[in-house]
Amino acid sequence: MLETCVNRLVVVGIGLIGGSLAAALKQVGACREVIGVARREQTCLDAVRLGVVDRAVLSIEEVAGELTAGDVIFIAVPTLTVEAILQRIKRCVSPEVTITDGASVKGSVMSAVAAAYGCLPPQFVGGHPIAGSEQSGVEASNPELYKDHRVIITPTPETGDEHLKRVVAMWQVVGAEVLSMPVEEHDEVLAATSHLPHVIAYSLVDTLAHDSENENIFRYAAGGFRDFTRIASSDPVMWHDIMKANKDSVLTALDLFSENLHRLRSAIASEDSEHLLGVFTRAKAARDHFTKMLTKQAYSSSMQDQEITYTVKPGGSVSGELRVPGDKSISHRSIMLGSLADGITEVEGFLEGEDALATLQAFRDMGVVIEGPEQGRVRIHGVGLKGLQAPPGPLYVGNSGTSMRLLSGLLAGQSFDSELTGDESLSKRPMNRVANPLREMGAYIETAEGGLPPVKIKGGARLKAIDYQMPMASAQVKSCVLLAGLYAEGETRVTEPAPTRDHTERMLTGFGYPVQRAGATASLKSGGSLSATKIEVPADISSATFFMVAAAIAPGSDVTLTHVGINPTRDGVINILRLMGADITLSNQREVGGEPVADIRVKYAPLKGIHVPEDQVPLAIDEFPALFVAAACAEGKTVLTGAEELRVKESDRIQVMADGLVTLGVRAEATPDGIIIEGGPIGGGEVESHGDHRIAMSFTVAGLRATDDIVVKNCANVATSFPTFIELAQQAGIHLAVSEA
Ligand SMILES: O=C(O)C1=C[C@@H](OP(=O)(O)O)[C@@H](O)[C@H](O)C1
Ligand SMILES: C=C(OP(=O)(O)O)C(=O)O
Repeated sequence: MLETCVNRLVVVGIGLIGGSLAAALKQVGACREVIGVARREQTCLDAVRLGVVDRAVLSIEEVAGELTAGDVIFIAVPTLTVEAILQRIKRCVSPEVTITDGASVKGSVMSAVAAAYGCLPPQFVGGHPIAGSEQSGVEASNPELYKDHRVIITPTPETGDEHLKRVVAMWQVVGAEVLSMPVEEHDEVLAATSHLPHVIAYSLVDTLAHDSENENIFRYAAGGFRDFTRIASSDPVMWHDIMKANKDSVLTALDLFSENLHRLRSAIASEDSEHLLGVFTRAKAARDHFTKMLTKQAYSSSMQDQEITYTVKPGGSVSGELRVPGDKSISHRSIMLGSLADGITEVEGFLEGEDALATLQAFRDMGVVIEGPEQGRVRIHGVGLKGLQAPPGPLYVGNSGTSMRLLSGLLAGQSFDSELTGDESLSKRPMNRVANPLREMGAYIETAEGGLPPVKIKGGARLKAIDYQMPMASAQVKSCVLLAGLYAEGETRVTEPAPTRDHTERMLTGFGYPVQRAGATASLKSGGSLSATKIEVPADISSATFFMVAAAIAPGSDVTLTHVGINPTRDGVINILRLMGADITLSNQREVGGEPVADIRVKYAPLKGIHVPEDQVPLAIDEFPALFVAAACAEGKTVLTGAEELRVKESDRIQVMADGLVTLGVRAEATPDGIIIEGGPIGGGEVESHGDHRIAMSFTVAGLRATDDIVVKNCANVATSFPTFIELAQQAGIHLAVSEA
């Protein structure tokens, strides 16, 4: 028997809500006695017969005298009856007894309490279990009803602490998650999420039922009608009461909905495909997001709640032909430039990872109609350089530095205000590197202290072109300034200290927007326009890297990665691995949509340590965590310098990799701008990825040469860049198991 959190429970109203709480508390043995109060004799008899309560009476007065501190009265009657019940409770129940309720509207209940008591007594705790169903009556009582459901409580400053604690404990013991909310907020949220859908469902069924052909309609109404109108079978009295009790909030929600429905009607009448597709694609994306959240699948903000651990059994080799997902950098840019273009841009091979999806969602939030993604296919209905609309709230870009930095440039040139926010990791990454040049261009841009996100941008600035010498080799900064340059008066020039990925320049050219290149300087003038195009996104060399390194370190391996982008500003990993002695051949080299691609075959060959040439660093910037694993498997010492940028990625990739390698028994020493790794045996152990996708995948690959299990913690973010990593790794031959908490 569980510890008793409620001495005696009195349920006033033994329907679905009251009966289920009574049955649940009885089932877990968390209370000494459960007493039911019902108006009808038959309900009392049924409740006892069904074992929902221990005994049942016809009025609260019959048991009031027995109740003392520790006892709880749960009022579970239709909302508008609550006041009458409270008047009676006030007359006969001691102030020590805890009183709570389950009504769906809290404002009217609090008014009823105040009317009955002349004040808000400490013993009353407003509550609302979000676990209704279309079923009603004592027979529908279900002891499991509240398991994994939410209960909102709405305490006020007057609420007594011990009463509050008792009510929270009571809900928790039956498996519910308890949230606290102010009364007004509760009523607004519920009006939109519960009360409005009920109005619509009742109205739809009533409308169709009045139709002269109703019989046929109901006979042929299959899944859609049934799913949509399930809640129209709910208790009419209860819902009548809710509509009256929450009138103002329901009307606000209903007005907004009516307005949108009216616009949709006009769009159907005028065959306005743009509007129809806009509403439908946005709604589908929102609903899919919501479904994923409910089933706890990764998707942007919900992702961080997941605790995913990889366990890699030692040994094995990799072989076969693999196609890794689309390039992340190119996928981001395809959405951005496709949105700014005139006409419809079709994308194939789009990376359906969290980062690129965050960019996609940001543009939907700014009014762009985007169909898909479906198996890598996306259709973007471009709005032109001046067609973006103010988003309804902050643009949340999750873990993605590329989204935040490139969008900053683009948003600086818009007429509306905007704000960019990100997850915990992104919120620690430097944004002054983009804010500073944008300010020089005349942008109004604010960051949090220390140049960290969120980034707030004021619309309507008149940007002027600058000639910017980048202090660091960063494609994100270069792209940000160039995108702002699309809106700046004059010619914007950016000079980089070393070559960085040039996808922005290539893709702008592909959209027919002239970009000049002279030595280390890229430049463009405003005043042009982008014309929609077709984009085929090659496989991401940064994702292919994990399998290239895997094959390079595991004896017996022979793997071919197909259709990989080998843009010369991204091919550092091939050059570095070759310098270390890796056996890499490229075949089938061709150009796809302005980007060079090839099939990359890697066969095992012993590696040796090298001093990584500094000119290769920006060309392999995201590949270093995996290259460090290659270095650990090489003979001799590998030294990396000039790579301080690695410290400001999703984690401090120098420190985090050094720590993990040391845990696995490898001699690795972090230096301010790089690392020194002495090749040698790799043991087993538990390493922390710090939520950094590339760290998680790198230590997974290390398992191929380990002598014991490697456990990698915190791997949910692998979905940001490589959503199919687990299956591909297993298919290739890595002994990877995944557990979720
Ligand atoms: O422009 C891009 O798409 C990227 C540029 C690089 O960042 P930096 O510009 O910070 O080096 C890289 O690390 C990131 O994964 C993607
Ligand atoms: C650094 C990376 O991405 P971003 O900066 O977009 O978060 C990465 O993918 O390794």
